[in-house]
Amino acid sequence: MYQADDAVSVERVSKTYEGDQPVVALAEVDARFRRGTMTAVMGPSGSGKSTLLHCAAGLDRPTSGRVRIGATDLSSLSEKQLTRLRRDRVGFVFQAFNLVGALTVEQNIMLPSRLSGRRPDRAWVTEVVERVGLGGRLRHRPSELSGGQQQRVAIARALVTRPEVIFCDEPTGALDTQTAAEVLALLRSAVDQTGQTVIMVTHDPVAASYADRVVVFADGRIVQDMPQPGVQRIAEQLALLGRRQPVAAREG
Ligand SMILES: Nc1ncnc2c1ncn2[C@@H]1O[C@H](COP(=O)(O)OP(=O)(O)OP(=O)(O)O)[C@@H](O)[C@H]1O
Repeated sequence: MYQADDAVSVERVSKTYEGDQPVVALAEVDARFRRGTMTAVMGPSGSGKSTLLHCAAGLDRPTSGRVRIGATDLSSLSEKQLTRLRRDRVGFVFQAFNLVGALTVEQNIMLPSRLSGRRPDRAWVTEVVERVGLGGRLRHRPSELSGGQQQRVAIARALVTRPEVIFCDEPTGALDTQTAAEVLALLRSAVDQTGQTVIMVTHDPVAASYADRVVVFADGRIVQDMPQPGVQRIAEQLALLGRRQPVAAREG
């Protein structure tokens, strides 16, 4: 059941990729993500993390079950309404940055506002640009920036429309340790200072330790749900999962 402090909720969500050999990527997953919290989603390769992120963000539709962003049931929306919801209420940060190469840093940051036809709040834009430390680079193009700077542009772009939820898929995957720490601190500040909700897929226990909660997937299900477990416990849980042999391998 939906509760008022849920930023995102998924109820009995399943996703099967059809084909010659159908793949059950998510099997009746239930999860709630409270407003103003940061959750790390972890688990072995192929366990369903990205599929969950895509379904929860309205980038893909589940085969069955219900996804809500706030009180909005995504299954009740047309494609057009879903596009608008993604633009207005959700932000995205991906490993590959996904910036538009032909646009300047400033134009990239302002793109979501331009697309939604809303006049950006100048004071807020200035604050976001300051927070990500890119004030001196607004006229540069993404190719003229380091990886960490490009990811900071992507985060500024995700913050500028003040989305309720920011979905991140391996946001630090392409970054060195120091730059990753800066990017994670920025995401953390979106939660602590602006009350936004962050849901982040990551393989990195250190990145996950910035979260308020870590959920671990295996075989399309949540197998662990840990409040602030710390790097050590996260690493231990992942190692335990890693040692589990796939069924086929055990039989063979
Ligand atoms: N478009 C697709 N068509 C068919 N199968 C898919 C498709 N996308 C994902 N899958 C399968 O669904 C399962 C879950 O994939 P998903 O990408 O969600 O896993 P993941 O946990 O994010 O993995 P990784 O950590 O490697 O990114 C995998 O078995 C994958 O092969």
